[in-house]
Amino acid sequence: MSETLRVGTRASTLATAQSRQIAERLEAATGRRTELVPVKTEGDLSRAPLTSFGGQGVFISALRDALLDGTIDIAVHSLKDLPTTPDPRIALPAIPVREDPRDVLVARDGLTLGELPVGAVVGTGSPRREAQLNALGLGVTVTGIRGNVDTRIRKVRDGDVDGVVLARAGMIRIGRADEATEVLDPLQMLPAPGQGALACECRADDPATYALLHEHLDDGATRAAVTAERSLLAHLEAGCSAPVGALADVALGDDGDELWLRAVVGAVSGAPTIRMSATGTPGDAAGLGERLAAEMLAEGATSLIEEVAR
Ligand SMILES: NCc1[nH]cc(CCC(=O)O)c1CC(=O)O
Repeated sequence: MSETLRVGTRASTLATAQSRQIAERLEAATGRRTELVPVKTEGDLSRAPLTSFGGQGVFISALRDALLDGTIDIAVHSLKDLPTTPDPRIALPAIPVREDPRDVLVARDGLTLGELPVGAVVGTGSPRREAQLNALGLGVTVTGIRGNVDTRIRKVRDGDVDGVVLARAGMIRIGRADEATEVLDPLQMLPAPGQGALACECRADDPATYALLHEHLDDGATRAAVTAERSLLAHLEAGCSAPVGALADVALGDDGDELWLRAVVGAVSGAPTIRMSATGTPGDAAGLGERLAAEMLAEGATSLIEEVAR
């Protein structure tokens, strides 16, 4: 661990904003100096649909390489972009308190989903969002778009599409949350597993940085919730571009803390979606995700996931 903590970040507005927020919290909590180090990733350089090139992990590997070659000490990722298979050389010491996990609609003229006319065009590159939008039966047409948050909002302002669906957390982090025209209820639109949470990584052989991040930034309830969501995703054998939504919450039950996990496996073909939930305990978050995945597989989730598999 060097004197100044070097925090690696992707170059986008959102990635820079969330890495800066982590760096500031670390400085405030530890008195250590931090420095932001921008790292280019394949996902930033290509404009092709994410699903066309490896999808999972394209935003992650460049930052991990920078960790491993010693260019940076800490990597900050959006947790929902993190592959569910761990890399043994990389540790995950902190999952900080989660931001709002819900998706939002940004539409022209202040419209909500229900107010969009039949035939309205909604832009998203996410099979999860596409499947859930179709399942609502509103008669809107989904068109594939990608690009960073700013680019996608601009497509609404330019009139290219009537609306886009985005993560609320991203909009909050870049200071644009008030541009959402509707916050989507998880009953209509379950977020991606891990959405709204950040992952702070360090090298597995750097115990000093591990201890610092874990002590000052890790949040147990957030870690339990996203562990259940990601365990479900892993046991469905689905990647981050699969039509899978999941959201877990820790709540106080009669016998202490309970973990409640809701999930959806959608279909881009128009086949019915599978929506289920289960409860467990924060201490067995991974087991809860595994159990719910098994129930969804028994209901036929595999064929829906394979629709969009590459
Ligand atoms: N897929 C890209 C991505 N990764 C994380 C976020 C938003 C922030 C978050 O979920 O933590 C976004 C943008 C979006 O989906 O709107």
